[in-house]
Amino acid sequence: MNKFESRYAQSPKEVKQMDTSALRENFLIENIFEANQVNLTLSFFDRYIVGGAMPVNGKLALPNPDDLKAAYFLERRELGIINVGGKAIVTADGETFELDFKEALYIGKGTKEVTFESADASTPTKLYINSAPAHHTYPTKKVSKADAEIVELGTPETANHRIINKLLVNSVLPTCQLQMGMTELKSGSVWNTMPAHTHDRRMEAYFYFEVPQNQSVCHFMGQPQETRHIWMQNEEAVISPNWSIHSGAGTSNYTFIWGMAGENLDYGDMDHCAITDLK
Ligand SMILES: O=C[C@H](O)[C@@H](O)CC(=O)C(=O)O
Ligand SMILES: [Zn+2]
Repeated sequence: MNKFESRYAQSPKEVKQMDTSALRENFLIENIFEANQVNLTLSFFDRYIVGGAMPVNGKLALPNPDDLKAAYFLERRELGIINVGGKAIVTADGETFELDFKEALYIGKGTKEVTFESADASTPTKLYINSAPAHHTYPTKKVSKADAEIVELGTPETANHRIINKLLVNSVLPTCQLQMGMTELKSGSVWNTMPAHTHDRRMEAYFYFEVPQNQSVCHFMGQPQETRHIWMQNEEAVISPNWSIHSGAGTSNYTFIWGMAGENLDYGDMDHCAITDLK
């Protein structure tokens, strides 16, 4: 049974009043991957969709949730996928793409039928999915690390040494508003997105994976002078409002996927927060 959940957008004023469970109910997305299901969460921040498909036995189809009130899922949307499990076979209107671990696929608006399948049921795929509204059709395209724009940031001394793989971004392929990439922390580094930033013109979602067993990531959100934290387990996602920082510190290194949408495609359009100004 596929799952679909719709969530309202929240203001800084109401988030300031939230306790732990309210923060988690509104922003944390658990249970992304369940065997033979497509689980999706629609955020009213930029109508962004976050979810996962985990086909084990046989094929799964990208559903058309009633809430979209669309003839089919991608009628007015674009889709990004990053494989965080075993090898996958994804079809888009009959065209077949094989996705290995950490490979990405962009699927353009107007694609009527999308299916997901594991190449080998004993090592099932886990396909992390993001989607944003779209008003133009750009070509469906597979993107692997070799095609990515790669940036190295941070240092071991500040425990934020990491590689940013910009996968589905406009320097690599055209998209309407979706941007996705994957950041890998080096061994010994635990901080992502520190110094932290906000970008008023784009919301963002973070999905943490490769978090070792018995380790966790503490995710930070909120306005820079009013931060909150959410403890996150492996393979969970979190919604970041456009007014919020989004940063994390793990009890080990880990990898995460960021995805965003909004008014522009300018990755560098960030307001940075001085570390010493955070509250
Ligand atoms: O707006 C950009 C996103 O927050 C991420 O790409 C940041 C990130 O991966 C990092 O600094 O580790
Ligand atoms: Zn960001």
